Amino acid sequence: LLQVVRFLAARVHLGRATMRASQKDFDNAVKQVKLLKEDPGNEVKVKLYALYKQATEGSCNVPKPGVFDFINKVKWDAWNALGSLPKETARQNYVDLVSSLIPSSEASSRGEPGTQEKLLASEDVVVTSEDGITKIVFNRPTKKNAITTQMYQEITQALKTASKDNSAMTVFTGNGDYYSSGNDLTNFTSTPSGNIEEFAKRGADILRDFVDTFIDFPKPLVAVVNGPAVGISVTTLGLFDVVYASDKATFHTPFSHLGQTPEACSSYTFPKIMGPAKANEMLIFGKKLTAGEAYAQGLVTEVFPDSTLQKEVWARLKAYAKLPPNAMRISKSLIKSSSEREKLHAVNAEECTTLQARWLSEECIGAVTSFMSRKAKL
Ligand SMILES: CCCC/C=C/CC(=O)SCCNC(=O)CCNC(=O)[C@H](O)C(C)(C)COP(=O)(O)OP(=O)(O)OC[C@H]1O[C@@H](n2cnc3c(N)ncnc32)[C@H](O)[C@@H]1OP(=O)(O)O
Repeated sequence: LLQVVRFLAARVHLGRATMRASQKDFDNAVKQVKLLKEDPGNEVKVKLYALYKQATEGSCNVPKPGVFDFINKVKWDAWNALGSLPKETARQNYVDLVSSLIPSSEASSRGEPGTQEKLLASEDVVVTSEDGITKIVFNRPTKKNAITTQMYQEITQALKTASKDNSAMTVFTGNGDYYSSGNDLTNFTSTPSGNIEEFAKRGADILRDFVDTFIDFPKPLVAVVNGPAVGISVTTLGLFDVVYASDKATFHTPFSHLGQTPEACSSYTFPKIMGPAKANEMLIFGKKLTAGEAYAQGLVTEVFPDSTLQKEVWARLKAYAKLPPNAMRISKSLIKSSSEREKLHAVNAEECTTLQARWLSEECIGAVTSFMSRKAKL
């Protein structure tokens, strides 16, 4: 009981930071509880009961049950322990608690340590869940993990699913020697109708949705940059919470070389992270950074020797994934506030509109044609 009271008291505090759930969210959560496939256990049921009562009726207003009425007494104690917690906060806490119990349709539960569950059956983007970590892997090693149109959509979907599953965090990494060589340049030539305007419009829509999903991702987002990263696989790093890198990783944004312009909010995040002077050299002149330079400029959290990267990073991440998930999410929402996210969405929209026009430019078409005809490589 003491544990229950402590838990609820903690939620009083946390709840003040996040009063966001609408009545509709709450009603949905109430319905979801009835559909739970697994019994969440008595402790959780008591927490749900107390939060439900507080959310719907306010502070405990009924007499204490008799000493031998054990079950009702435990329930009453839990409700009473919520004190004067505002109804909206109780509603939010109820929604949070239910969402931590319910995996979304595609998602799995956290799983027992050591068991890995594959969540998305795609060859090029592999999504698994293990030890509280949803892992999204760029898996086109023979093409240096270049990102196809389909992969953007799969990653968007995987992130949306991961935002609701029971994992504590999501980690991106690459299979093979590259993290990712960025946008697959054959995307430009594989438009079914061959209509470049149509490609540009569709590409801008897909890109905008892809980047929006990173902006809104509510849990810790970590990149394990196992090798060179190019283009969009670099710019998205500005939207991650933590970036670990191999000492073999490099960071290259050759937008001008390709007749293109920055995306994934990097025109805003990079100057903020590393200062305009360094960001300009990367984003305008395409200066490639070593892992050490990226660390010095604040884009990378920590660099590891390539030979120990996997062992060290995954041990650390598994320990982090055991931290209280709601606390991590709430910390993240304070760091990336709603006004900051609003700004990021606006930047994303503007960058996508700019790119849509750029993709039709002679400069861009020429650069892609050179790559396709094997005349140019970075
Ligand atoms: C719709 C949303 C759009 C969002 C826009 C984002 C902007 C960007 O991401 S800009 C960055 C675009 N990326 C590039 O320009 C990289 C192009 N690739 C290269 O310059 C080189 O391949 C490399 C330096 C990455 C690697 O060179 P290396 O000699 O080691 O290997 P390769 O033999 O060139 O590569 C193996 C294989 O992979 C293919 N490949 C690699 N990267 C890409 C790519 N980005 N797009 C398409 N294909 C790529 C390469 O052609 C090789 O294929 P083959 O074995 O079939 O020849």
